[in-house]
Amino acid sequence: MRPLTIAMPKGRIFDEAVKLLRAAGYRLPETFEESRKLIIDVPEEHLRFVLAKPMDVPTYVEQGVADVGVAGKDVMLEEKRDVYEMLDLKISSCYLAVASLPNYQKGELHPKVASKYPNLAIQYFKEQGEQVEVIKLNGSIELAPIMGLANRIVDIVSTGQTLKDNGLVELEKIQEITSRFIVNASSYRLKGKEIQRMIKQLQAVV
Ligand SMILES: Nc1ncnc2c1ncn2[C@@H]1O[C@H](COP(=O)(O)OP(=O)(O)OP(=O)(O)O)[C@@H](O)[C@H]1O
Ligand SMILES: O=P(O)(O)OC[C@H]1O[C@H](OP(=O)(O)OP(=O)(O)O)[C@H](O)[C@@H]1O
Repeated sequence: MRPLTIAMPKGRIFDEAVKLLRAAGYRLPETFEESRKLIIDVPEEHLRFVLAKPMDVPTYVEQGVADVGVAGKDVMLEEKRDVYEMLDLKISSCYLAVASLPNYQKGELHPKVASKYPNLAIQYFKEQGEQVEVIKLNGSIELAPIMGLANRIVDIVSTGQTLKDNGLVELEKIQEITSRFIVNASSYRLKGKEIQRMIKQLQAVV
């Protein structure tokens, strides 16, 4: 049988997720975190790791080219992929918030919000009864209000340092975020034993 394929986000979640898998009893090579390879096989554990952009992990899992994956709740809410969300791994904890310059006053004629999460932002403001134009950015979101691209942003806050260093203030908290263990529906049927074992072992250490 093919190894169990895990889609892992590159970047900050990766190290924490690897640490968790090790704590759960999976023996992963010492050089694991240093490689630039995008596919890493660990035959001893019958595992294959696929390193994708964080936002793309649910796509790999939904399409079944990866059996399981690790994705932030922010990504799950933005992408709305058809996957099973099986476990809160409680890593990479942060929250989504609306922020602006301190002098922001509600009620502008054409409200503009910059975000890496356009779907999520539109849905959030709709729920608040506000129609906004969302300007999709790919990073450095905090630049937008300073540069006058948008009056507000929807972005991740963790320590609050980035907001502070850029003179922005938090207006509303939207949602707490942690990383989730996600599973492809067919894989769950076909490789249920292996996947359930992984979930059980992870559950014991989260
Ligand atoms: N400052 C933070 N502190 C803790 N967790 C965070 C923080 N920023 C993002 N995260 C979580 O980590 C995930 C991955 O974030 P990361 O910054 O590594 O990737 P990214 O910036 O979205 O990706 P890329 O820039 O490669 O497209 C996010 O989806 C979120 O769940
Ligand atoms: O509250 P803090 O601890 O300062 O963390 C929040 C920052 O971290 C993330 O950015 P990231 O480092 O991923 O950079 P990006 O601008 O490329 O998204 C997020 O988009 C914030 O900018």
